[in-house]
Amino acid sequence: MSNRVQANGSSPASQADTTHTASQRYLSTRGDDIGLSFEEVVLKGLASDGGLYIPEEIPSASNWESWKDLSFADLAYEILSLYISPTEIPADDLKTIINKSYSTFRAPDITPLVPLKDNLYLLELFHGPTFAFKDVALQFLGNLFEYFLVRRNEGKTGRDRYHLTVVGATSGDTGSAAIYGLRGKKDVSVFMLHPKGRVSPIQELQMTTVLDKNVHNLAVTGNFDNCQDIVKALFADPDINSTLKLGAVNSINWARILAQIVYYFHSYFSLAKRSDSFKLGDKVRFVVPTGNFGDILAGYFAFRMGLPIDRLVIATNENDILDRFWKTGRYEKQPAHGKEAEGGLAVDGVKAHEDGVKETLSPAMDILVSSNFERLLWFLAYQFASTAGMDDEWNKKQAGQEVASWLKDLKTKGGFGPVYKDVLETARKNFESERVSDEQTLETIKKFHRDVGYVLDPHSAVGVEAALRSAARAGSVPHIALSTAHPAKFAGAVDVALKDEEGFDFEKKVLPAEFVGLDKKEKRVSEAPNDWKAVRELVKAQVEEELRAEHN
Ligand SMILES: Cc1ncc(COP(=O)(O)O)c(C=O)c1O
Ligand SMILES: N[C@@H](CCOP(=O)(O)O)C(=O)O
Repeated sequence: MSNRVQANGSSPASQADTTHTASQRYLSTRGDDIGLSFEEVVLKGLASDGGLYIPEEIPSASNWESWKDLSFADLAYEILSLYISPTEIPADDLKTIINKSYSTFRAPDITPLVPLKDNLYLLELFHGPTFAFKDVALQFLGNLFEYFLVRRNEGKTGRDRYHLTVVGATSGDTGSAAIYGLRGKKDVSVFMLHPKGRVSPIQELQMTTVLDKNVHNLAVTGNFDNCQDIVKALFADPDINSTLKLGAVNSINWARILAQIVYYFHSYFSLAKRSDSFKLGDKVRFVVPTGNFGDILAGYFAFRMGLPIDRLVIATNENDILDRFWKTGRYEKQPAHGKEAEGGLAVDGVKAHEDGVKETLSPAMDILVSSNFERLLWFLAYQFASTAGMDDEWNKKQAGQEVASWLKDLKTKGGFGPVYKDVLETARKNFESERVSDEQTLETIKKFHRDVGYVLDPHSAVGVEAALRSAARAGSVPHIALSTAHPAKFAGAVDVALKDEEGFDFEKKVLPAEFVGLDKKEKRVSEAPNDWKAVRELVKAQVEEELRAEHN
């Protein structure tokens, strides 16, 4: 059985609510919403104060070693049920949702672990329907939405039915994974905003060739951060919220983070099974190609639940706001000395954009601001507040106020910090960071193709290069680098790296059958300006049209 620790890792608090334990109740990182249920936070996505939802406590999985032989789905049930009360989703229903979600994966092991070289392993997260790590969470979230909607709509007809309007921002992968998780589902419309011309050709085709009536692709004139800002503005707008029920598929939605915790445990157990020298209880380092900080945040939860993680290593590309934070304690959209002259070696030769975003070979991480970093900031602020010797309610309130003030500075001044020394030191205890250039990304793809015949996608290559650097510091601690996408999704970068390599044949070695002929299929996409009010009107009009067609 698991027992509970408070968010700062101290001893258990008395549980006032007997139906939902504290890890099954949620609060906002900016302090206004408290005591929400799992269903409320999944359907709302973003808190009304603009903050992100987190559990009031992180459960301690004191029995984690007993999970070592469980299948991925059974392990997922054990972990997820610590965060979801059976009074909200009965155990059998939760098991059914989980089993359905992972039945669509091509690998029996769901997220296989493969050895790359001594003490360095690759966690392949791309065996779901869209060949990206997002499928692990978005197959689950799609089925979860469906479960809640069927339950809410029982016995209801026409306009009385609860209709969810999902709006999401994507730099390429979340879009197709969300679309595949939600296509054709009843009572849901999906609007995915991507930066026009800034996603890879395959990613664009994966999204725009889905013609289900409830799927709408919007190509926005701008960058990924503009898309993310539009989504957040829609969530904050009373007008659209009074007419439509908005839902989130980005990692601002807590269910995304929750589902991703599972593969940290699963890969740890896989490592223990395949290595004679590694035993349960030994420490491991995870290295995570990072943009919005969702994937690595799931690792932080795994660590706080008790998984023996030595460090979580953040691997950024040249869009390096996180790497700069870990080095300086300042979180700023632009480095203090102004925009750097040096740009990426992007395939088409484009370097730094006017807006400060660099167009790199790992475009899914071309991002100025990482939305989930706010969740980590809350835990750091909470731990800091807890040293003042006040009660837990005060600590939580302080953390919310601190986060709200940092985020206000980010919005109005473009950054905040340096944060308190203790806050930065705590962050450094659990995380390290590395910045990997395009040139190093290409070298890493080449090296692993030559040395072990493995073709890395550019995001995974950023992680592997960071893992090599971390391994040089960490002695004998094994490293698991997360492979976040299949290389065929980023054919341009793979081609730049490997076109001159002897025996390399993209079509034979890399291209999956599922991608062949995608470019011949019919496509549906609308263009949208970088203007949240214009997007709002577009969304309202298209939902109305869908509802009219469905109910008349
Ligand atoms: C292929 C790939 N790698 C890495 C990332 C970064 O993950 P996160 O945004 O969770 O940090 C993304 C996008 O989210 C991605 O699509
Ligand atoms: N890299 C992402 C950007 C959105 O991130 P999310 O994890 O918050 O959905 C993408 O591929 O769309």
